[in-house]
Amino acid sequence: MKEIKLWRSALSVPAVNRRALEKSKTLAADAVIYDLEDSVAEGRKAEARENLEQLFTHNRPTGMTTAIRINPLDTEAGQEDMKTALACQPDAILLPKVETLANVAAASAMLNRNGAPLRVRLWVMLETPAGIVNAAAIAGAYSHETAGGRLEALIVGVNDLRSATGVAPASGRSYLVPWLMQVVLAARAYDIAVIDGVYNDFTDTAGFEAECAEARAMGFDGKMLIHPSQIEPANALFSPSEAALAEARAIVAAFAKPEAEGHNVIDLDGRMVERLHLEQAEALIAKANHANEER
Ligand SMILES: CC(C)(COP(=O)(O)OP(=O)(O)OC[C@H]1O[C@@H](n2cnc3c(N)ncnc32)[C@H](O)[C@@H]1OP(=O)(O)O)[C@@H](O)C(=O)NCCC(=O)NCCSC(=O)C[C@H](O)C(=O)O
Ligand SMILES: [Mg+2]
Repeated sequence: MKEIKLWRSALSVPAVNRRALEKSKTLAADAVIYDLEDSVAEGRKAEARENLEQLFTHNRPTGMTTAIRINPLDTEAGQEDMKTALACQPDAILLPKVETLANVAAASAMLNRNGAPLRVRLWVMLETPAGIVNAAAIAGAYSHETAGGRLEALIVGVNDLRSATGVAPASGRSYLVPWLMQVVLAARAYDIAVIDGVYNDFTDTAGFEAECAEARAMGFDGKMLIHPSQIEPANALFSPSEAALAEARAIVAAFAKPEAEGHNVIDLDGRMVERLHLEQAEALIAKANHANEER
């Protein structure tokens, strides 16, 4: 059976900010992404790498999934970051601005060449027009062990995507939705996780919650976050709701009745319910149980 993993909240922490690094270990995010890329100024990359090596060597975060976002591997900074990531051995390495299969191949080859245990996964950020166009090819090529893949999650980079395409923030997300859905579809086609991009205004709780609800309805597993205050609402909004759980339990109970035996389709209070709904209901209940165990 596939391991159940929670992806509701993935907090980005600038690796240059020591106070935030310390704080990150105490937070209830499902995942923490230690960032060496855009949140770290050019002149402070070495300091940020050193901070991460100290953190992972002496005070390794536990109880959450850890990832390190490196700079693009075709830059000197990216090459140096990869050495740091290999030394730290997080659960995953996050590749920014992935556009082609070759971008992922380069990282995958470095992991193998450096003898890192296969447990180090790759996550990729899709945040350029080419990255979105190639989402399915990238997910298909690298998601399965048989394809030499360790790709575990896709994350959308909405800020870069807006910048590269000219879609203005004032238009909300309506023009982005077709591209976001392409990423969701690619992830679902190859059974990997998919995380929505950041919400920049971390003081606007209502706006953040609305975007989480929208992302969840679109099929995302969770959201990339920038501030600790976004963790609790993200965890709540990407967890199964009480109403959804009640519905799931009703479906399981209905199929457990003797009269449902041998039937793929039943009538539940005037609605058709199929066995695929039973599978969905069981998965939802398992996810909710897992989230409760993690508390
Ligand atoms: C956005 C911030 C710069 C705001 O910082 P600040 O004004 O210091 O926040 P607060 O004073 O409200 O902080 C309160 C305490 O919380 C800690 N804190 C703040 N942010 C984080 C964090 N991300 N992780 C851990 N801890 C955090 C502060 O240290 C305070 O602690 P204490 O004093 O002990 O109480 C800041 O939040 C920030 O830097 N956020 C992350 C920025 C980031 O990572 N950016 C890169 C990711 S965005 C991205 O990837 C976009 C994507 O690529 C795309 O294209 O879309
Ligand atoms: Mg970006």
